Amino acid sequence: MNSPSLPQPRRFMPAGPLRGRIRVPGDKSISHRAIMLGALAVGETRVTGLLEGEDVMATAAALGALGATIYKERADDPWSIHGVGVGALLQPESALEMGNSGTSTRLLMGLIASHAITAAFTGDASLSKRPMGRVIEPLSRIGAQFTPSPGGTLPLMMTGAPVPVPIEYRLPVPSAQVKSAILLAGLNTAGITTVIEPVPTRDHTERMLRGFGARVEVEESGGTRTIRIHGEADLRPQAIIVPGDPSSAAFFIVAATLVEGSDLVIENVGLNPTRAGLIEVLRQMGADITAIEPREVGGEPVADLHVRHSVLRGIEVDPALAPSMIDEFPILFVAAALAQGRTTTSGLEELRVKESDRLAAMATALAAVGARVEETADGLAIDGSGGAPLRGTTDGRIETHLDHRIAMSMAVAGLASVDGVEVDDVRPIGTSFPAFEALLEQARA
Ligand SMILES: O=C(O)C1=C[C@@H](OP(=O)(O)O)[C@@H](O)[C@H](O)C1
Ligand SMILES: C=C(OP(=O)(O)O)C(=O)O
Repeated sequence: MNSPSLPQPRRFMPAGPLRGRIRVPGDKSISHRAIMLGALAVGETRVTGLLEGEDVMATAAALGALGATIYKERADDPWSIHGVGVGALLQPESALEMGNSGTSTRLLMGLIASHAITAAFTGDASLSKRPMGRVIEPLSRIGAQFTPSPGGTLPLMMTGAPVPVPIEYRLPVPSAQVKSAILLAGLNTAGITTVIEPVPTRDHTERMLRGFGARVEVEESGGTRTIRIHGEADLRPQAIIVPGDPSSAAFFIVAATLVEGSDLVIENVGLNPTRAGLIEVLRQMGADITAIEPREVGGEPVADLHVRHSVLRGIEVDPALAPSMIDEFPILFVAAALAQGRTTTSGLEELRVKESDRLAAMATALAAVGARVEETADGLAIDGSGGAPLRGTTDGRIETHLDHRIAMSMAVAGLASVDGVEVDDVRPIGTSFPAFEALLEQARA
């Protein structure tokens, strides 16, 4: 999080139903990738609907420092990216400041791993605690060299391999960031780089690499995906349209489900199956969500979502769905706190290494507003209120730990509370969803 100001506490009060039509900003994962691939394609890539959140702007600034030209003339224009070509990234003159963004850091480490340049990465207090060993390990096999801080964290220095070696790597954790880092390193590596994914994760990198003209083959067998990229690719500049971010839409889907009388349409939401797990889980719980006019935008499935208030039932969430909703668990926990009966989740160890430990942060936050929560090693079990509003915060504030998704989830909890919920800092929301509060006002008007 880059904002230099002091923490900005905010109380989110219960109010009327969410109604009308809203549009959430562009997908964060796709926006990062559009800038990165645009920066490697010679010529002009134009990106419409790019998310202008701090995380994506950190990626843009870094690629500017690595030689690409990234700008837009007027507020409503698409972004223009003039790329340098695969293999032609320049040595940056100063440290690459990654702010709060794990995706920027890990994917850029992949890009730099196969360029013979040296770069330093720094991040905020949250990012500086997150594990980088998971990318350092495979990228070292390619030939890159790393000097991380103790524990394998930021700040770190790295030097890319002058002659990168193609590897075959089986992912030890289901992580689209690790997969993408290796595939991006493979772009400038002679031969075929292979990633084996025992558990499928979001596939935006594969889709977009193909869109830019790289040769990428994907084989599926018994749930395992093998992805091969042919190196020393020549990328062709593209016109990209970024669909709305399902991870941002999630807060409004749950808010409209929880607040009585709500009837909301969220337009243009990305529904890539590797991202759509929350909608499936909410439907299993009894939510009323209809996809209208399913279509394809920029090589990704998209629809408008019509969401009406409904009473939810607790369920046991299938851990196999976790990768397809990995960022949506904080808001699912809020939904579970208002459902009838018990919701259990498991297999969520990865939530402990996001912007915060999201299991611990949400267990503490929900308990503070009167929900009944048990924390286990790999999930939460929540006994819902059956629709009765949560108490809210009566003294003290919810600690958000520099985590935008904790802040937005607890803001939604405030809408479904008696006294409102006060969060300690709304600044981190700017990393992924700067318009969140304005859209909430719009939907409640
Ligand atoms: O590749 C991506 O764009 C992302 C992958 C996920 O992280 P992991 O790969 O660490 O699971 C997700 O949590 C993050 O918000 C974005
Ligand atoms: C985990 C997230 O992002 P990142 O890893 O890019 O910081 C997120 O947006 O929830």
